[in-house]
Amino acid sequence: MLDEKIFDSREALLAALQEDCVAVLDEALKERDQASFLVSGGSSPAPLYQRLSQIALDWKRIQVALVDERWVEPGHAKSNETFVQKNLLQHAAGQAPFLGMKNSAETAAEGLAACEQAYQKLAQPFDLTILGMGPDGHTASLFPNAEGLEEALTTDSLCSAITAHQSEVTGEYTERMTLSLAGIVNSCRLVLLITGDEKLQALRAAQGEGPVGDMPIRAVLRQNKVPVTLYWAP
Ligand SMILES: O=C1O[C@H](COP(=O)(O)O)[C@@H](O)[C@H](O)[C@H]1O
Repeated sequence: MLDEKIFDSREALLAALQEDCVAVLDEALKERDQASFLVSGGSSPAPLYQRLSQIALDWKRIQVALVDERWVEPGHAKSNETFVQKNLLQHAAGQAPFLGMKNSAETAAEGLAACEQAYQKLAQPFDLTILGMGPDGHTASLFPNAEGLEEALTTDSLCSAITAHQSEVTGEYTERMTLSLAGIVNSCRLVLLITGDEKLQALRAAQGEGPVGDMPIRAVLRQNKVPVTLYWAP
């Protein structure tokens, strides 16, 4: 179930996606006291978050929470929490209550129970979830053939601990916390935000046949519980 919104430019994509996010969150606030907005890290969503941060929504009633996190302290250069604080939780959106994933536990596996308990308290189903995708077909922190992937794809819990294989190129952090597949599809709306030809080609490959373990985005594309909207620009 993939509805595709293809744009000529990133500017056009951002304008449309900003408008759609505002409409979804506004509508959610009309229906209940608290809305929930689940956000990914990475680099792609920074301009979207910067734009949204300036919009006069009733942010005090919008719970912002992470889709995934590296098991690093807030303030670390690779922390998604810090990325969201710097790009989204500023200006008008600075009033939004925020829930991160990193806690004081030594490892993501040890921190899982506390993270799950905190996420269960968010307004559910989540009103809007922004997903990204890497060229390897990972989404959230569901990395190809990662330790913990099978559990993350099959558990009923919202969160899962993952050990991604360390990238020799980037020296990426291996310990991560992520929404599980059940957590991702526990959303009213799923947005998949990707840019560039390399990622579009990866998405087309993911839409073909093949194991979910090789390209975990397939688990999101193949489920039929929640519609997914692709926003893509070169
Ligand atoms: O590692 C991550 O990567 C994905 C994709 O990031 P991008 O910079 O290529 O858009 C992101 O969605 C995820 O939250 C992040 O932890």
